[in-house]
Amino acid sequence: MSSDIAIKVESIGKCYHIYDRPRDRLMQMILGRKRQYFREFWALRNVDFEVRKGETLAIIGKNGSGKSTLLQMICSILNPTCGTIKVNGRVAALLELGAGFNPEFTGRENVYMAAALYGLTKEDVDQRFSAIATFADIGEHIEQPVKTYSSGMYVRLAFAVIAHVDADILVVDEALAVGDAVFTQKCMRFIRSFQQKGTLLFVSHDTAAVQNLCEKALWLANGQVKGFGSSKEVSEAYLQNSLQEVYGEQINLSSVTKKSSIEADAQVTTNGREISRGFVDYDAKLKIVNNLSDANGWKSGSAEIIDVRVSNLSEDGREVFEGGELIRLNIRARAYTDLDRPIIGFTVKDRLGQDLFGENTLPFTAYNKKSVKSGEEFEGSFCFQLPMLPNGQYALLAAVANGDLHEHVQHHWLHDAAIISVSSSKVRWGLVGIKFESVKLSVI
Ligand SMILES: Nc1ncnc2c1ncn2[C@@H]1O[C@H](COP(=O)(O)OP(=O)(O)OP(=O)(O)O)[C@@H](O)[C@H]1O
Repeated sequence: MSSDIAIKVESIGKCYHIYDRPRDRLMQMILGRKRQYFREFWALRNVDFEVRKGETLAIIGKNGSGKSTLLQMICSILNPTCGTIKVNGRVAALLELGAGFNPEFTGRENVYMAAALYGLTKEDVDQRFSAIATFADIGEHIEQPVKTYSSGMYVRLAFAVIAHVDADILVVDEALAVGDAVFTQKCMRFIRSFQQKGTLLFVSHDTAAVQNLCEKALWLANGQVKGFGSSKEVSEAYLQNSLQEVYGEQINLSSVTKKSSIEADAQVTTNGREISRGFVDYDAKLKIVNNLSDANGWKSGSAEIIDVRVSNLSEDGREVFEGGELIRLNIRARAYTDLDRPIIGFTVKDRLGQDLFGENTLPFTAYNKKSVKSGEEFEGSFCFQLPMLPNGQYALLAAVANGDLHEHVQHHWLHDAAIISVSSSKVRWGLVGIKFESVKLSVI
């Protein structure tokens, strides 16, 4: 295996034998050579992929799709039925199934045992123990048997261990969700700093987190690879598929796939001119360009977004705006069937797919319900103060749905209905900026 590959998975499969009745298992043991008493169930089949050193790969898929099975095989907890997995480096894992702590032993004893499994000597752990205990932050409980721990305390200790074993490859699944917000933030900080040097496998159902954290994604469905590639594209396809499953056969979401706009590597086309990312030939801060003709997404055929327009309140036709300026965003749609509770909404996302802000018409129409007939056009109009954003590109997701808060169908969903390019911004860190009245340094 080439030295820059961290994990190489080739044609792996995992087959379980399912016995319908307990006695079948016994019969199999006794008469197994003559007859088969079980059914085969392939939890994973024909899975192939590789992860380069330093890459971050998300593994997504619905419950039972094979994610844990795959991770357990990468961590050598399970053996594949067929195929091979090669791993280059020390793997540390925080899996839902637990860190393998012995419930009868104290937290301290378990730290020593778990770290030893990762190849650390007692002296190594002596040196790191106080850092591990500080990270876990479970106080005196570290001297208590692990069986007395809450699930959050258990995860805190497990994560503290894997954060201190000099792993080359970190595997983290939804177990993290058990921790409270403060601890999750601490883990995320660790994961982000780990990403600078190590390889990360991250399992999540949260597609925004996946896009935020991972460059690539592997989508498993019924134990097989349904998608592998950029986390943005794979998680968007997964999201569409998940919605389609919720909607069933009555609504058919077809893909709207155009050339990628926000991810276009070097160039952005605006009004026929080409401008390089990071340098634009105008002075203003935010340029918002309609991208409807190139937008990706899906539609059911019952309604369609036909226009996305941004203007300042004096409607002077500008495309370029200042952070903090009041603007109006109009999203116009056409119905192809009668819609009794139409909703129009938008979200602005950064290039990692992270939601920055957004709104929809639903809360504002609760006491003034509108309906539209097939063939009619309708429009959502949002007047708001533009935030200040760091330099870069942002996508405005526009969507039209029908229903209410609890039950609605997304009829047209465009990930990048408009592209916002920000240049010469003074925002240097954070996701959004605010206008400072004044900043001073005084010597008192
Ligand atoms: N020991 C086992 N015997 C039989 N079937 C099993 C066994 N372990 C897992 N499975 C089955 O394998 C499939 C994949 O399970 P797995 O736990 O890998 O899914 P998952 O994607 O991690 O699900 P989740 O998101 O719910 O954690 C499931 O259908 C599960 O029922």
